[in-house]
Amino acid sequence: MRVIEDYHQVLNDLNPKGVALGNFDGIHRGHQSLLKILKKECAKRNLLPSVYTFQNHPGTILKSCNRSVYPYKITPINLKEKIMDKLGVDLLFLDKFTQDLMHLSPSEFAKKILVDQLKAKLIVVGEDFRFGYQASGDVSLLNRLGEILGFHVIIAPPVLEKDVKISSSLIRNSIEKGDIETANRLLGRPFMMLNQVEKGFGRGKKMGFPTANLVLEPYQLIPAEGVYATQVQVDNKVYMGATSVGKNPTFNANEVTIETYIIDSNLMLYEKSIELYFYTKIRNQISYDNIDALKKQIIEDVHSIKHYLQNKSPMIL
Ligand SMILES: Cc1cc2nc3c(=O)[nH]c(=O)nc-3n(C[C@H](O)[C@H](O)[C@H](O)COP(=O)(O)O)c2cc1C
Ligand SMILES: Nc1ncnc2c1ncn2[C@@H]1O[C@H](COP(=O)(O)OP(=O)(O)OP(=O)(O)O)[C@@H](O)[C@H]1O
Repeated sequence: MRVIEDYHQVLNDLNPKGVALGNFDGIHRGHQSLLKILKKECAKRNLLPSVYTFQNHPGTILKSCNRSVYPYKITPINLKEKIMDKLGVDLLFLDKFTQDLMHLSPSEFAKKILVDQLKAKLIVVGEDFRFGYQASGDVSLLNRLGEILGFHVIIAPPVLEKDVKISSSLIRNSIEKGDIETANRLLGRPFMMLNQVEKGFGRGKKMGFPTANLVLEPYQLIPAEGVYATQVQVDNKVYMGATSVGKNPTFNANEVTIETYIIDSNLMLYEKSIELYFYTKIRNQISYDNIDALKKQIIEDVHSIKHYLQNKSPMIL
């Protein structure tokens, strides 16, 4: 898959494209179904299956920049690239959402971005897709613009779960509550993180449970504080993990860290990237009076996580 961040990189690319439009945070079952339609229709028409999305969330440019406008990301860019690639997308255009772009009317967006830059012959979107200045364009306008500008529009039917449309915001809420089972059902795969490992304080090692501490991306979504059963992929191998998300209250730390004890193994992971797949939250964080009590609890955690994961076949990307 080719990833581009600047339209100059496609200016000389005359390949006609089929383009899916949207934010695609999480790449959940709704997004996956839309991308499947994109691939199938592109194959029929001999078009390059492509996705147009933004590298920065539109909320970064809009004035009222609060959490609901600028949500934390289920899939930061590096993870989005990996998943899109696995799903068979050929070209991923990570455009910058700027003041200039924000002020394009729907017809200017269709002409300048979709036709002139991307050479789009097919557009695939969901039925509630909006585009152009102040989200003033909808799918019926997109259809009319397609007739004038020479592209076909396909509306992907909504994917529902118990009569509710699957959406990134529903998944974000579940992860923030620690309800990983619901998030995973809506995602169609385990909620995952792909991050580098950094050095912690070395306390885990002293306790006999060394942990891989993640370097978090800005605005990366973090699950509710607690202890989770996870699987870890490093160098194409899969391990069971006991992951702690929280402020390590026993040690009065004040920053949330995500750290994983990779069960029954002893790996050197500093500066490597690991993939962490979340399955279930087993308990809340507890502030212990002494380290022995915490150690005893972690031994129990490892035991129950092994039991929980024993029949889970790895769902690794
Ligand atoms: C499975 C697991 C469960 C944990 N549970 C708690 C907990 O309940 N309370 C707590 O204060 N720290 C908990 N921790 C975090 C430890 O305090 C942390 O791993 C230790 O401080 C090591 O930090 P370091 O990697 O920065 O050295 C847990 C860690 C693991 C691996
Ligand atoms: N459940 C779904 N079924 C089918 N298509 C969907 C579904 N959810 C989103 N889409 C479509 O996928 C594309 C990307 O979706 P986008 O990420 O912009 O919205 P979303 O998933 O509804 O997220 P949010 O909850 O943040 O609004 C859009 O064209 C959108 O209409």
